[in-house]
This record gives sequence, structure tokens and C-alpha cells, in this order.
Amino acid sequence: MLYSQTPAAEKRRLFRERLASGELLRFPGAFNPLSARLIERKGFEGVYISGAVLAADLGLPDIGLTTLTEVAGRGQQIARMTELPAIIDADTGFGEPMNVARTIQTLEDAGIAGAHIEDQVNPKRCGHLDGKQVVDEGTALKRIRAAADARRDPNFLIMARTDIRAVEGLDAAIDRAKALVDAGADAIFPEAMRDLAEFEAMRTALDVPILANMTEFGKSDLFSVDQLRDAGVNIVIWPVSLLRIAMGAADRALDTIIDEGHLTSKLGEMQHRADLYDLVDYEGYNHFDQDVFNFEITR
Ligand SMILES: C[C@](O)(C(=O)O)[C@H](CC(=O)O)C(=O)O
Ligand SMILES: [Mg+2]
Repeated sequence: MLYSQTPAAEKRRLFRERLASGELLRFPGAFNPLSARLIERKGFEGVYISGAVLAADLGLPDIGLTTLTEVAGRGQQIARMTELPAIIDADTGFGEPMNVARTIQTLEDAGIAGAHIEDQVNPKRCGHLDGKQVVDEGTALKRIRAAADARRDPNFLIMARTDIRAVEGLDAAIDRAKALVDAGADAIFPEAMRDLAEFEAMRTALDVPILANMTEFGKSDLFSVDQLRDAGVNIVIWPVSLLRIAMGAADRALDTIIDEGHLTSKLGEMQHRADLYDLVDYEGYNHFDQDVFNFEITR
């Protein structure tokens, strides 16, 4: 009822414990707070909060237009809806290293379990677009040092994302990732890896957890959970997938209204009212106070 019962510090502690176990943790992207509940209900290990989804949700391209306030606000709304740890996309940290420090503290306050900061130049763009540019190593390391020094909860996961693979190749990505770990990154998000061998090379080169981004229609092939586990990946995200699926379904449903004049043929594809009520726990509110809510739904 209402919100998550697990305090943020406890979510982070449990997340660190699971990450240390070496198992592959699956983090689908929640495109809103309600979908975070669904992800938890299905038994996933965590929730990813995507910058691309937040931008798209606002009708914006993913080119660094969103602000820390917007990202932290949406992150808080999503994180507090689930007992699962949430990892959030903090883009380039929203400015200079001092801004990065403030970003991390703000995300801690929002109840987030970890964040990734990337080494693109400002303004950044989606990691799967052409024409990306990355900052020099010194600037990238400063961002991560600032992030690691700023956190107050040592269990808040600082993940360094490097976009250098698409610009300078795999060897440069491995060198950059090693330097980012030395600067204090707890985990590495190697962006736009092309194939499994590249993930394996990253795995061999690093002692910290690595993340695989299984975003569709991008530069990486799409691998299964089993393939990624075998390659030694520790966290996998499907950042935009649920939004793509929901928007695809919405698009088709609008066509159906135009073509058929009603949505009867789509009922089987819809989340039933009973399932929605179950997900938001109407029953819990009913128990809390019969005067506030005393409604039953039957199929
Ligand atoms: C992971 C990512 O940073 C995101 O914002 O979700 C994007 C995803 C995408 O645009 O498909 C990315 O840059 O990979
Ligand atoms: Mg992003």
C-alpha cells in the first residue's frame, strides 16, 4: 500500500550483496511508477530508470535536454513504488564535476540505489547514435571521482559508463574502463559493445561488475540472459523496451478505433481492470479504512 516498505539504504545494501554474488541481475526499464510494480511482481531483480525514456515521455529527443530536477523527481516516483533497487541514468552528471557531486547526493535523497555517469561531451546524445564525442580521460575521471567522493551511503553504486567504444574502438574502451575503476567506479557500463566477444574482453580486463545494454534498434546485437550470463555480465538492462512495446500497442489500438470504431477486438491485449487494481493494491486500502474504499471488482 502507498509506497515501498524498504528504506533506500536497505535496498542498496541488498543490491550490493546480490551483485557480489556474481549472479546476473535483470533490470528492465520502468517507463512509469506502475510498471516498476509489474517488474517487481514478475520476479526481476531490479528496475532501470532510463534517460531516453524520461526524455521521450516528455516528447523530447535524448540529447541532454532534461534536468537533474526532472530526472531525480521521476526517479523518486519510480523508486518508491518498488522494493527492488533502482539504477538511474544520470547522463553526464548534469554539468561539471561539482554538479556531478550534487547529482549523486540528490539521487541518494531520491531513494535510488545507483547511477551511471557517462564520458560523453555535453550535451550528450543517445549512445547508439552516430557522431558521438567523448571527453578526454582526465575529465572523465574527475566526474567519477567527484561522484564517488560525494555519496554519503557507501552502498550507493557509482557506475561509470564509457561511450568511447563507438568513437575509438574496443582497446580504447578497455583502457578507459580500467582508468574509471581506478578513479572509484564500482561498476562499468561499456556502451555500444558490438558482440559477445567484446563483453567477454571487457569482463576479462576488469574486476568489477559490468552492465550490458540490450536496447533495441541500436548498435549492439541483442543477446539472451543465458548468453550474457555465460559472457560474465552482471547486470542487464532493457532500458526503453517496455515503452516501445506500450507505444507500439497504443499506436495499433488507435488504428483499430479508426478502422473498427471500437476496441472490442483489443480487450484480450489490455491489462484487465482487476489486474490493475491488484497491482495498485486496492485491497490494501480497503483494509486500511472501509470508509475510504470498499469496492469489489469481479471479472
Ligand atoms: C541506456 C540509455 O542511455 C537510456 O537512456 O536508456 C540509451 C538507450 C537508448 O537510447 O536506446 C542509450 O544511450 O543507450
Ligand atoms: Mg541515456
